[in-house]
Amino acid sequence: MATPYIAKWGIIGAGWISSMFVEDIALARPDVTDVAHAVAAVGSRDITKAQAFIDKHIPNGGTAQQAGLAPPPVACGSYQEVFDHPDVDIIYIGTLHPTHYDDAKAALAAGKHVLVEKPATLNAAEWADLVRIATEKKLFIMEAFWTRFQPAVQALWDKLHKDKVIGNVTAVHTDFSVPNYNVLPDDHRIVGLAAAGGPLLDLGAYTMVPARIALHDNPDNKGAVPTVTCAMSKTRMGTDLSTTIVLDYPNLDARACCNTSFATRFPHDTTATIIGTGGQIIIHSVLCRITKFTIFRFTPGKTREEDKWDTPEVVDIDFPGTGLNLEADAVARDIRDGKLEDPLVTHKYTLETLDIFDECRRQGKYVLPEGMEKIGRVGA
Ligand SMILES: NC(=O)C1=CN([C@@H]2O[C@H](COP(=O)(O)OP(=O)(O)OC[C@H]3O[C@@H](n4cnc5c(N)ncnc54)[C@H](OP(=O)(O)O)[C@@H]3O)[C@@H](O)[C@H]2O)C=CC1
Ligand SMILES: O=C1OC[C@@H](O)[C@H](O)[C@H]1O
Repeated sequence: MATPYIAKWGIIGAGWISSMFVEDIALARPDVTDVAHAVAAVGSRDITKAQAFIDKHIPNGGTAQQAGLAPPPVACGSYQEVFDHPDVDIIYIGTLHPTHYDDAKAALAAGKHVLVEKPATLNAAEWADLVRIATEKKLFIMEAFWTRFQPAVQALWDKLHKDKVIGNVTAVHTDFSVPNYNVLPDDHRIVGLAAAGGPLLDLGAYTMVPARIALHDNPDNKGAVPTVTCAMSKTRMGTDLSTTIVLDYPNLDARACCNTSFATRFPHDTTATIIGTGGQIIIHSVLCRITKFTIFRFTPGKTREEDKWDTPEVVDIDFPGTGLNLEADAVARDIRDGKLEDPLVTHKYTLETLDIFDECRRQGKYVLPEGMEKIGRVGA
């Protein structure tokens, strides 16, 4: 068997999502033979935390280390040590939203490729600057938007646009809400202003996935950006509490209504509805990890009221682990192939997401503390 390409990761921020990421890239998957993953270094502001993270989450390293193809992970007491580590090719940034821009910039300055957690940056201008730097330095950069790599998401695109199972899409309704407010402490990163909290920046991109697949990336949309209308309510900390993003696609005469809130829970078993001229699709899974949807076709010749919709088609495609390994595999292949951006989560994909967030924050008057955004200040 040919030797796999080995992605040599440096992890910064020994927190929750970093632990999910390393556990996923340590998971044995016999079907993946072309790439393997090594966690070369883990960096924390506290070296004992970095070592404890390794011991707990990746005692045997990533798949490449388990196969004896790379040395074991090392613990570092600063992020800069990870950026400078000679065995590291790509930095995974698992720090809080407000430092994504600075951390990514420092990684690029050290000549490393970058995979940065969502939201990639606090605003579109910061992201455009990172893309400029990466492009100049011929380095890869991508937002860690793992949902886009899930097989059911690709299947959804195929059903909608190749097979046209529900005809022309006319509307999308989505919800990703978690009752975090008054449950987590006010200064928690999820809700607090110091970490640019609130559901828009935390969950907003997920709520837009069905809209992006059904409308934005619909070939008939011809790449047009939607008009954005936002309704936002606030927490006592000044972050958003509930945000509804309405996206209108004039080329399709279609609208998406994407809701996210920390005041309530998303509806059980229906997280998104995609409505077309010939039927409807219901997505059942939480919108960050999409595995299951049902297609209901209208019966030709029957009215909506007469139609029993009794032949639904269920698409159910699960995958091992959380699924962060799917994005890690894609990144490894991209870097192996000399690409500077991923074909699914492109630089433009992230820029368009951040443009929408910026517009929502302007309309909702969600202003971040002075100095937090390193370039520009949205809504000020
Ligand atoms: N893709 C996905 O599904 C998910 C993505 N995320 C994204 O990942 C990022 C991190 O979220 P999460 O892992 O939940 O957060 P955590 O609080 O668990 O971890 C964040 C890490 O950031 C580092 N850090 C650096 N400066 C600070 C600071 N001043 N205060 C606190 N921590 C600091 C810490 O690492 P150390 O102490 O080791 O230096 C900490 O462990 C967020 O931007 C979030 O949007 C989060 C969850 C899921
Ligand atoms: O990205 C995320 O996905 C899962 C959520 O629970 C978490 O808050 C968020 O950061």
